[in-house]
Amino acid sequence: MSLDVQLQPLWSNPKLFLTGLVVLAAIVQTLYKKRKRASENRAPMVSHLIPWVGSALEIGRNVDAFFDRAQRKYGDVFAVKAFGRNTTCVVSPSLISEIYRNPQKYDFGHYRVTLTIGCFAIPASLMKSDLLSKVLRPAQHRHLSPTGIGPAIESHTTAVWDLLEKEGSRFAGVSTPLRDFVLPVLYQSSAYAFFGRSCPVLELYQAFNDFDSDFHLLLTGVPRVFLRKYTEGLATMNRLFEKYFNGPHEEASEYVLESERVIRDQGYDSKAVGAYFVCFFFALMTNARNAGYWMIVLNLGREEGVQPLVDEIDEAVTSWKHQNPGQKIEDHLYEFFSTAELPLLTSAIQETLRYASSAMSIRRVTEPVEPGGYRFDEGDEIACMTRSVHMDEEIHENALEYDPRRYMNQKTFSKNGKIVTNHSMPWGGGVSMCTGRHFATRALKSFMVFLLIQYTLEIDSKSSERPTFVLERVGTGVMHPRGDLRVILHARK
Ligand code: HEM
Repeated sequence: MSLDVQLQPLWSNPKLFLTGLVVLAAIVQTLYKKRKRASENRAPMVSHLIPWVGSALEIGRNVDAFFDRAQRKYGDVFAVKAFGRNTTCVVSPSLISEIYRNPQKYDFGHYRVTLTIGCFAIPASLMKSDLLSKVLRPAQHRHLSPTGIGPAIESHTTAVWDLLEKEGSRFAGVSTPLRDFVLPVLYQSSAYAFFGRSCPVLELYQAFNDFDSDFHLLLTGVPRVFLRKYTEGLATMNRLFEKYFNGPHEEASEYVLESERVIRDQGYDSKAVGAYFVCFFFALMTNARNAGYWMIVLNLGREEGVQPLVDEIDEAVTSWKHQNPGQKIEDHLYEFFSTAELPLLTSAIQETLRYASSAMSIRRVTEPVEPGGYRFDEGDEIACMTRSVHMDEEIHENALEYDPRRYMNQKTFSKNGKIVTNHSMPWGGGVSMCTGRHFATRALKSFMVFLLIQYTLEIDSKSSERPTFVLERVGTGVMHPRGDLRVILHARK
């Protein structure tokens, strides 16, 4: 082909012109189809009036009502805009279960690494290494499993009893904000259980609270420069944990000592070990202590108060004393607590977690999928909203009501005539399910048992103050309380 021909305009050659037109039309059609496909079949966005703010204000006003309305209007999959961020939410138990069961298609590993590196100061090389996935995580699962958790629970048990005795006598007889009494006891006993008595719990307390109070803002994408409490809290916790690992700490749990050895063997120093455990410390503390707090508030708020729980525990004590004549419970705390039959308390713990938790499991799609008939492409994010299942009236009758006997009276739950096995998911699920759940349930149990053995507890009738959920933290675990409840404790004879 000569250079002359190439330079002639296309329309001077009708055949070439027609071919060009056909090719162009094909390209335009392909692009159009691609674009149409991209917007077609996507999960619907919940309508909102203010562009960037989206549904944030409505969620803040009443999160449960918002998700209930959205599910009725849009179905089991919908996108929500809040403060410029779009989150695609899945709210049905069957779809959530499908997502949890398919970690290859719905990946969590990527999010775990990004989140941990983004929020804590763990070296990226450690977070991305095989050491984490092949050694440290399996060790965590082993030590926190029902068979591995015994030693940590045993030290927790003793610490709870001692702290309740000490703190309770400080507050006995006077009107006390429940938070001042409950949160430090649950916090300190959990810290001692894993890190031993040389853990600088009191110095860490404020730093942890500061970090914790900003954490949800960090997750919503607020830049660190605006989160002074988070930044300073993290820096203090890192410094204190580095010092702790530089000093004597032989009485730490086997889980902590083994993980420390493994990390150091790879050449990491106390700073890196400390940063690794700041992350664990956060998981250990952020949910369980608030669950203990709500457990008391929600039971005291009922007409019968905590009396049914007291009766059940007293009966267990009487039965134990009958079987162990001349022995004192104080000398056999762990043995008593691990053998006592307490079905009401067990149900009340589960109900507290159903009622007061709002866990959101994030997954990243790795290949095109269509959960609920909607299209998701590689890289899309999905959030499994477990609270919507907890608050589903069809699954949980009178879902908005706290009923401590719910799981005692009802063993199976269903929807549309089908049994729902994942009716309660306070621990999330699948590959990211809370590793600390066995410790947490036992710790809550021993706390309530020993509290109600040692004290009577009543609401201060002179105070009308009542706590509410901090709704801005929705999706981050057990709700934090705003406001408080004043109580009066008396030592039991
Ligand atoms: C009532 C108390 C607790 C609740 C409701 C709770 C809930 C959760 C939830 C919802 C997740 C994320 C699940 C997901 O993304 O699907 C999680 C993760 C985790 N929790 Fe808990 N948790 C509690 C107590 C604890 C305690 C006491 C510990 C430590 C002993 C702990 C250790 C962890 C760890 C290490 C993870 C990360 C798991 C992973 O990355 O795979 N949690 N927890």
